[in-house]
Amino acid sequence: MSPDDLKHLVRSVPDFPAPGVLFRDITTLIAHGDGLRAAVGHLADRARSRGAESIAGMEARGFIFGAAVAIELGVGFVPVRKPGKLPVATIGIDYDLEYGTDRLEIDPTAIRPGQRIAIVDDLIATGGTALAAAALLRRAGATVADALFVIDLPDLGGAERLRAAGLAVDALMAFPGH
Ligand SMILES: O=P(O)(O)OC[C@H]1O[C@H](OP(=O)(O)OP(=O)(O)O)[C@H](O)[C@@H]1O
Ligand SMILES: Nc1ncnc2[nH]cnc12
Repeated sequence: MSPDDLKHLVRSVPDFPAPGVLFRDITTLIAHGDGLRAAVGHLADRARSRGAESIAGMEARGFIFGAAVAIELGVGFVPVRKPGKLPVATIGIDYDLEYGTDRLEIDPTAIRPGQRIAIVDDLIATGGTALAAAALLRRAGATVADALFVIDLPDLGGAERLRAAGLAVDALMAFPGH
């Protein structure tokens, strides 16, 4: 399936999780076997061409695509977790969301110094999550040059913010006007 076909598998839900937010829901895409496989395949092609040596994915929706891409490439996966989930000493960072604030944590020992890690997530909106993840991974010694998404909401400016932070950004589809 082409990225254009995949776009039809994304469900749009108004006023979730807060009034005024148009939620782009991947539940319908990942329930579709061919759709899920195609989305992972397109992301993996792009990660491979960027020379990714490891994949980092953000809890929770980033785990679905990130881990699948890592398996496809035969590389490891770094879980970027919500707070209090990892059983070891972590490094963490607070960040703003389209609809609130949150915190991310990683186990810095999951990363080799200089390792080229690509970030994979389902969606980029303001870019706060991906910027926070990139900052954390870089603090742990990774080289973070690439961020790959299924969905870009360009009007929220996240991809531009990431590019300004030195990341190459790619997404399978965009919803202008979000
Ligand atoms: O570009 P941003 O404005 O930072 O928004 C994008 C992030 O928001 C969503 O995750 P959310 O924090 O809702 O968590 P979830 O995956 O657990 O649903 C989405 O999966 C991205 O990680
Ligand atoms: N509009 C949106 N739809 C789905 N996930 C999101 N994460 C942040 N903004 C979102």
